[in-house]
Amino acid sequence: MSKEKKQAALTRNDILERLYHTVMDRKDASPSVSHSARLMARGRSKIAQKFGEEAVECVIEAIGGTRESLISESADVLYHLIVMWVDAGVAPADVWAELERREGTSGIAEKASRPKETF
Ligand SMILES: N=c1c2ncn([C@@H]3O[C@H](COP(=O)(O)OP(=O)(O)OP(=O)(O)O)[C@@H](O)[C@H]3O)c2ncn1[C@@H]1O[C@H](COP(=O)(O)O)[C@@H](O)[C@H]1O
Repeated sequence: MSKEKKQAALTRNDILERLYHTVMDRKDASPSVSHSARLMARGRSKIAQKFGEEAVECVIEAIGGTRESLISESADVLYHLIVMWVDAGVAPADVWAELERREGTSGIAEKASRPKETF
């Protein structure tokens, strides 16, 4: 990847970092004024359920919706994923590090290297 493309990619990631810090700040906010605080007050299972619902809505739009509706649902998925990360103590850097660890390893090659399952 060129230096310019890499810089552009880092800038795009910024919005996720900013959203993460906003949601972190909402941990101590009142559920009456913050949707993130309200979700976190309802517990991990509810947050995970909401994430699952948003993911399913994203799938539905990917199959039968418009490009715009897929973009909108994708934003919902990312917001709810970040609320789940904050609640579970996962920082974006933890996920970026895992993606970096996988960088350059083809999914096909990785799958082929797994030990064969024996039943
Ligand atoms: N990106 C988002 C974002 N995307 C979606 N949503 C909200 O997510 C909610 C989803 O609505 P649903 O009816 O599906 O969910 P729900 O109200 O929990 O419904 P039930 O589970 O009770 O049925 C709506 O209220 C949306 O407005 C978001 N709320 C907040 N953010 C970001 O988070 C920041 C902090 O928000 P607050 O925590 O509200 O201050 C904001 O400044 C935004 O940047």
